[in-house]
Amino acid sequence: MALDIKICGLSTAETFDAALGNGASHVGFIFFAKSPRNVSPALAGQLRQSATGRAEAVAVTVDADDAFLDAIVAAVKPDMLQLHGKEAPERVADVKARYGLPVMKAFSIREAQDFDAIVPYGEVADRLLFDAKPPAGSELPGGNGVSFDWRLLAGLDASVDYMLSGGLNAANIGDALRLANPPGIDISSGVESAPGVKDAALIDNFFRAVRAAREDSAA
Ligand SMILES: O=C(O)c1ccccc1N[C@@H]1O[C@H](COP(=O)(O)O)[C@@H](O)[C@H]1O
Repeated sequence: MALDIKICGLSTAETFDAALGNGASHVGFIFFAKSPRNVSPALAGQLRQSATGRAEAVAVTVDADDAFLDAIVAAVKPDMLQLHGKEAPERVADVKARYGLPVMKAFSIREAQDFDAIVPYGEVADRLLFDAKPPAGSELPGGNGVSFDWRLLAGLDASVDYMLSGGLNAANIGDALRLANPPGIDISSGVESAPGVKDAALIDNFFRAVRAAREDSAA
């Protein structure tokens, strides 16, 4: 089975190239002022050019209004919007209609009941993203480097198209793939040397770990 791999929170040409060179299927930009990964639409628009035809450029926003989304879409021309806030199903539908772009809706997971929240999004979101609940006091809804119990994903209907995120890194991705067998994975802080500082060597290392895990499971 193909595995989509999204490297999120990119902000430099070197690490963007590392993600593309390793075969990332998705590259993500964060548009959230409180994040150490926050980028301007102009910078993301420049960086994303080298992704054209190679990877999907994803714009990550948190309860953004239309004016901000208009600016992002105009400058970045993303292939997908990731809504990582408390956007209601109606808002997801409005965003899809306004931009004609696929939307990936994020959900915070700690226990099995948290998956109940996805039901009203079944008709509107193109893809779902499962992240851990932020730790107490965090100002970030994502990018916290925290995992949830991946075994919870085993109870999910196999038709649900999603990406697994939250606290993934080179050391734990083998377990995550074995336990959840997700169609896609999404990593941010696990390939950083400091908050918001992506590291090309850590990106290489992560892809090596993914390849090794997949070779092991195919053997
Ligand atoms: O990364 C951020 O700073 C961020 C800010 C606001 C919303 C989402 C954000 N990141 C998303 O968080 C997950 C995974 O993060 P991590 O690997 O645990 O650090 C991923 O979906 C990012 O898109």
